[in-house]
Amino acid sequence: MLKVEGLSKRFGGLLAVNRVSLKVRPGEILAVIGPNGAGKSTLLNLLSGLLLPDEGRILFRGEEITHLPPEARAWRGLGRAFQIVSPFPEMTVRENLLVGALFGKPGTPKREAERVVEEVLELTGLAPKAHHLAGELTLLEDKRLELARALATRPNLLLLDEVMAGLRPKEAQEAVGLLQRIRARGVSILFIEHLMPVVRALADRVVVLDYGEVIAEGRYEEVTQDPRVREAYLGRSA
Ligand SMILES: Nc1ncnc2c1ncn2[C@@H]1O[C@H](COP(=O)(O)OP(=O)(O)OP(=O)(O)O)[C@@H](O)[C@H]1O
Repeated sequence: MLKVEGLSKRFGGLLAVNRVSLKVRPGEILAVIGPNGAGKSTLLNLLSGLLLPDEGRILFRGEEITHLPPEARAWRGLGRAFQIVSPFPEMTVRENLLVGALFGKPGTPKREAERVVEEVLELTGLAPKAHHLAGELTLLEDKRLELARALATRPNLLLLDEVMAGLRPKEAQEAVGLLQRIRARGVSILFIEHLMPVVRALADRVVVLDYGEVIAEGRYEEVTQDPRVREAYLGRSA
């Protein structure tokens, strides 16, 4: 689904992402974790096209997308949801999703877009709120809408940047269930997350970044036992 080879990004003298290589297989959920400043958001921005790398390549479904702008990646099936939610507040939930469904893939007929919207409303549990203004939702509903908007673009791979931030444990548990249902529909997921119970519950595989580099990769139980990972999280003096 996704293959990243030797990706690097510099900000002046700082190597924020350092020769990162990774893969996401079809139908897989991959977590990217690491201490603050490890380069996780920068990596996601490189994948979605908000930033361009200094080195390396990104292949998505066999095609090189390294230098494509974000919308061209979205059209090809790379969707993204953000930690900071930004729906159109004056539009209803349904209208917000329709925008995603119509413009996520250009040339989508209106009837097809409407069908997708109804499906996404059901899947995300937003159907009862369909006619509410997006600006009047609770934080939890806002987060669902952000996910729903990304889903309305019909992605093959969904990139998620700390979408659980600010949720209570029970709400995070519900969000985990939703992401599992999304994956059951065949959507691959790459997500950044600080909440370890969420990582354990969701991820098939975990990639650990530290100072921009991949320091470990494997199942949750494996990487959390890895001495380099423990050191990165506990601090170098520990
Ligand atoms: N636009 C930028 N200009 C300069 N430095 C940046 C920029 N964006 C990020 N950095 C730096 O790059 C490094 C990696 O940042 P990044 O936000 O990717 O880390 P992160 O793992 O997502 O951190 P966090 O978990 O705190 O969100 C940090 O040292 C950060 O200060």
